[in-house]
Amino acid sequence: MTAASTPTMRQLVPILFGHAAFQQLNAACELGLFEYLHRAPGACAESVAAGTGLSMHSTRVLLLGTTSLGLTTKGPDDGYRNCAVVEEAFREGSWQVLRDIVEFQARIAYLPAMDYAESLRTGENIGIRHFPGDTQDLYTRLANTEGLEQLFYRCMNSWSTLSNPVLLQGVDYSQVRRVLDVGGGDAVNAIALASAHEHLRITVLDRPGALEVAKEKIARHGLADRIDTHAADLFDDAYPPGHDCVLFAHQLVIWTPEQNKALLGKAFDALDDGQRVLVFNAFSDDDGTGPLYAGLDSVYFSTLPFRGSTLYPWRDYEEWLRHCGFSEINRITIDSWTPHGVIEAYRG
Ligand SMILES: C[S@@+](CC[C@H](N)C(=O)[O-])C[C@H]1O[C@@H](n2cnc3c(N)ncnc32)[C@H](O)[C@@H]1O
Repeated sequence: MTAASTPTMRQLVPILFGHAAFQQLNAACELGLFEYLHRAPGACAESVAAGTGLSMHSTRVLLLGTTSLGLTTKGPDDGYRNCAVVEEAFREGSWQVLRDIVEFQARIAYLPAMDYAESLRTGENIGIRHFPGDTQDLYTRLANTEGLEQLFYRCMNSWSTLSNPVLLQGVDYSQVRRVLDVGGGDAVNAIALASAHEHLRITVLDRPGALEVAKEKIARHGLADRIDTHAADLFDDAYPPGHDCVLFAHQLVIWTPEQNKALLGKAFDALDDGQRVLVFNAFSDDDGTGPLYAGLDSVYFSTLPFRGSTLYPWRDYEEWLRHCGFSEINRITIDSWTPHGVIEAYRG
């Protein structure tokens, strides 16, 4: 459906140098180029050098890279400007979200991506070797490196903030009272849901390390009376009772089909008839041809979170949900550049 046309040799260039394209973007972020050009649009190369503290040589190399990629433009007056998308992010206040996402790719996803072929060959998330520890999933290793948990949740928060409008606006919550947010992380979606839908109460279930970050954020948003936390293992421990909606946000992309069926089965058991499960994450197309976002993000999922993590197609979730006894299964999407969506399904 979304398969790219066969590339010419010229079109192979950004693929061949994909690592370099990313590093141009990353360096421009790290070195403050975009912030500088936002403050001083139309600055000449000499001013950019003074503004970023780089030598003229380095400035020219960086501006060549970012301009050839279209991240910056050079006008007839030799002045440089940010591209429209970057300026729009500054204008609408989402620049920090983009910065965090670039940092996530640079500091978490990038080195492990080198292990992609080996991960495919072995069926194991080989890239996890870049994070100390002897557990098999990324999340339990985060606490072993000073500052990594904070970095991960700051960046994960930005991924969710970027993609959760479909969860906030696409779902009808009028019949929902209490949401159980399984693997809710730093409560990014719980806080957004509670803010957007004032009648909702939410419980964030996660590991104790994640909940430390969550509690602090919930308090900062003044939502401690409507958002609870519950430390538990999402596979091994019982789900706390009294919820009429179970949410898996960016959760079922981590685990194998067998584990996902087990988790959806637990959700089914925790709900009464007529109550609902929500699955929110990025999806790949049913025909396995795209979208490009899913095809490329698969490198992260294959190398890092867990053995077998991936952006499954919509139809896989539907099959698991039917297998667990759910019915009235709906796909919910909104117009967005990321392939995020929600599947909702009802018990009974
Ligand atoms: C990809 S993050 C998603 C966080 C959040 N739902 C979001 O959308 O931003 C996955 C979350 O699942 C949690 N998690 C992973 N394995 C878990 C387990 N066995 N028990 C409880 N939580 C777990 C992690 O701590 C992490 O917060």
